[in-house]
Amino acid sequence: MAAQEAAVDSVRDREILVEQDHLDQVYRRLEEKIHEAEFLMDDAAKRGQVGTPGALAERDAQVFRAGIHLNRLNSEFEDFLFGRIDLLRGKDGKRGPDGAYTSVEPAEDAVRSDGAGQHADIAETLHIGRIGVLDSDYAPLVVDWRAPAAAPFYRSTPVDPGRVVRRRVIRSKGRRVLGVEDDLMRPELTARLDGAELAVIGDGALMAALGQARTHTMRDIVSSIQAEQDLVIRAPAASVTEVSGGPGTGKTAVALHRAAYLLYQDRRRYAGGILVVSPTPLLVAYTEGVLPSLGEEGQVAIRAVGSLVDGTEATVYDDPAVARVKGSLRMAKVLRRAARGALEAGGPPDRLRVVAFGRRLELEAEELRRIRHSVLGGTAPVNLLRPRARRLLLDALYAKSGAAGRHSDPELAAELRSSFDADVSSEDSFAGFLHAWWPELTPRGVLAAMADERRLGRWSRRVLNPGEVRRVARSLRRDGLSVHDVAVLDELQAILGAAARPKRKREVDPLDQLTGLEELMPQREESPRERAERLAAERTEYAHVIVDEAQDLTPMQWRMVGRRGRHATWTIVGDPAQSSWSDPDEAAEARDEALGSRPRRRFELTVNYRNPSEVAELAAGVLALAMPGMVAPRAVRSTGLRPRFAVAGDDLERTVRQETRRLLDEVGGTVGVVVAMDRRGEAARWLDGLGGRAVALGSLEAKGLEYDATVVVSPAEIADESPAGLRVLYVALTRATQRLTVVSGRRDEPDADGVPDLLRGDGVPDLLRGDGVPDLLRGDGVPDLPGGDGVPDLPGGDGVPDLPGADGFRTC
Ligand SMILES: Nc1ncnc2c1ncn2[C@@H]1O[C@H](COP(=O)(O)OP(=O)(O)OP(=O)(O)O)[C@@H](O)[C@H]1O
Repeated sequence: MAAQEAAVDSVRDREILVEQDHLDQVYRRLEEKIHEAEFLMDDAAKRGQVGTPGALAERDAQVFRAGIHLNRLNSEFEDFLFGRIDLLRGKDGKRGPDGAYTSVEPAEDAVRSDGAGQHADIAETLHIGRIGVLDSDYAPLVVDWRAPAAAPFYRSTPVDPGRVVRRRVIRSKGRRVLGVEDDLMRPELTARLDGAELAVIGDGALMAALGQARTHTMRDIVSSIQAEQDLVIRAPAASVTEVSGGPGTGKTAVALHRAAYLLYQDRRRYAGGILVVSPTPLLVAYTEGVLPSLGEEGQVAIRAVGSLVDGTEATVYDDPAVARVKGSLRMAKVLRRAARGALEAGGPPDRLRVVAFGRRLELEAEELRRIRHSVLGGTAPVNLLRPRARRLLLDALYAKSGAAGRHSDPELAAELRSSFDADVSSEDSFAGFLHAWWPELTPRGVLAAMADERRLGRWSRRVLNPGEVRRVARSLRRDGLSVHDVAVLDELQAILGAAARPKRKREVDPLDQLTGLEELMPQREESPRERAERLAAERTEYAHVIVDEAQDLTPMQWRMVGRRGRHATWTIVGDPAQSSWSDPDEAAEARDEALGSRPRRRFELTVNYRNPSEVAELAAGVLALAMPGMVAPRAVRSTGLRPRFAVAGDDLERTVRQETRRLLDEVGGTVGVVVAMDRRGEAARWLDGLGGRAVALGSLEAKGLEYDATVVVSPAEIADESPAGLRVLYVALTRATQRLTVVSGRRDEPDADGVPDLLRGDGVPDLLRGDGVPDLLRGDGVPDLPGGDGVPDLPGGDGVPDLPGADGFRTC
């Protein structure tokens, strides 16, 4: 046995050496290229001294290209080279520009059969890495993972191997190869490479990747992208690519890799920027390292939905009943009225008096009201109507002046009129009146005006009921914006129209002006990150919009995101089973409006890479309650560790602390403690002194995140928190990559084994995905929650009963 192991080890060592040789060769070539780039920069600097416009233009373009090149080469890629495929000869023998065979299928005579079985020779070996590197003869030393030639690395399966015989994942750190893991795609074949039989090491890279301890940042999955995921990542940039899939199926990972792929495919087209909309700042922080690790930074902005409007960073959540109003389309109607009504919120003057052509002229309240009414008749933005209001005021005053009929000659009449206008406009009393009567409105100003309950009641007549008015007005009186307020602000911005803002000046190098390249050239001292931040701040629209956790966008948020992608292509990933929004039909309507009639391409991901089957099974029981008939994704691995149940009795803090400590001892990475939103603050204190590996978070903040182990505290509290509470509980239960502990509080009614009522799961469904699953992302037919959550489904309008006291979360 020992001899056998030693033999395996020596084969492994030999194979590691083979890859080490290749990596050394790649680094030698990279060093040459870095020298080349540095030489180019140096040379370009010298050209700058020549001073003719032509030489300057050439200098600038050269510095630009060489700078980008150097930046990429100098980036510290932890595992720069990560894959290899050994392939049979291609069908038609044709090779592409990178020297690789282009055919996906093997040549007919690539495999020989005899009495001893099937045999073949490896005709081509390709190494796959984060960027492509050619040797000095332009042969590929490394193929960029996004290049067509790299696709078989991800697509090949034993069922449909194409030309791939062996697929190898190479693990390296810096310049050292640490290990290799192989998958055989044609196990029936005896293949030879340079006369020797092809070695096979390890039992697959995917399981190794999934078993690794988690940190507080997401890793890229570039070395183990699975075939169904690869199809999404490389899908042609159709107008709208929709991806649905349950928890842990890799939707977020796939969306980020797709951003990198699109940039690689068509950098010019996506120079307009890619926006990734994420539900929470925690998920932004968790995912923002992925694109830089793929060599992409400058063009992609990842923003939380509460930070989409410049200058806002909202993290506060409204009470569910308030959020439900602020997120719904009814709000758009209220805001249109509020924007117009706010013109009068400051108590505008009810009389205009001026002196013109030596006469006192006056407009009374009724005349002013009529003018305002006629100006507001259209749908144009309120701030942009001010010049029209001014003109109508002057018209009315002119009519009163008696000067109108003085000249029959049109030229003289026009002259008289313009001198009248100049006369009136130069009067301080007129300018002061206009300022008070038609003030320049800001979104925040209108929002502040809506905090007055009586006013809001007027503006929302027949749209919101009195209880809704009271709660929304009250929510607007606190300090700071809520996540839902941000979409409201954005809507107001669109209704009001941009107030004239001084343009931000950028310092321009006089040489750039000379060459006309100032738009092309980054500021020399600007880092890629600074550039990305500057572009994101300046940009209002994007070339591609990626929406993560799309099921959670409210109708108002869809309108906000839609404004940023009016001419964009889209990638939308989500799972209605995890939706915390209570009215999926209304959200679907708003989404359709944002996307317009663009053609759509739909994909579904079916395998859960995050949760072990023991955790997935427990969560599936809650899914059955939340959305009967919905099938959970198939978990790809099992740990043999069933979830643990602990009963807290009266001392929740002590039990949670104890269980967290236990999990910290059991896993090497992170532990997430998920509580009802109401308990966020106290839960953070419970973990004092346990170190940075353990974090507490509210149920809504758990979206998209994952931990080695999780403690889910009081399922009943989480489920009772909002109309979508069971779906939120489903999210909480699907965050663990290894171990899950459920702590029951008083409301959970645990049985003798400590299993809370909600998780006893009589209806645990079949974990395997069946056919006929409805299109998840469309959200069609998503059933409403079963009753019993105490929050009735309210239509808008007068006479609608008030909501029962929602003892849901308030965090402000
Ligand atoms: N092909 C893969 N190779 C290795 N790890 C993978 C692969 N696909 C997904 N994973 C891992 O599975 C986990 C879940 O991925 P991700 O967060 O993208 O899923 P999700 O579908 O967005 O989940 P949720 O809906 O719960 O937010 C992550 O740790 C991710 O790195």
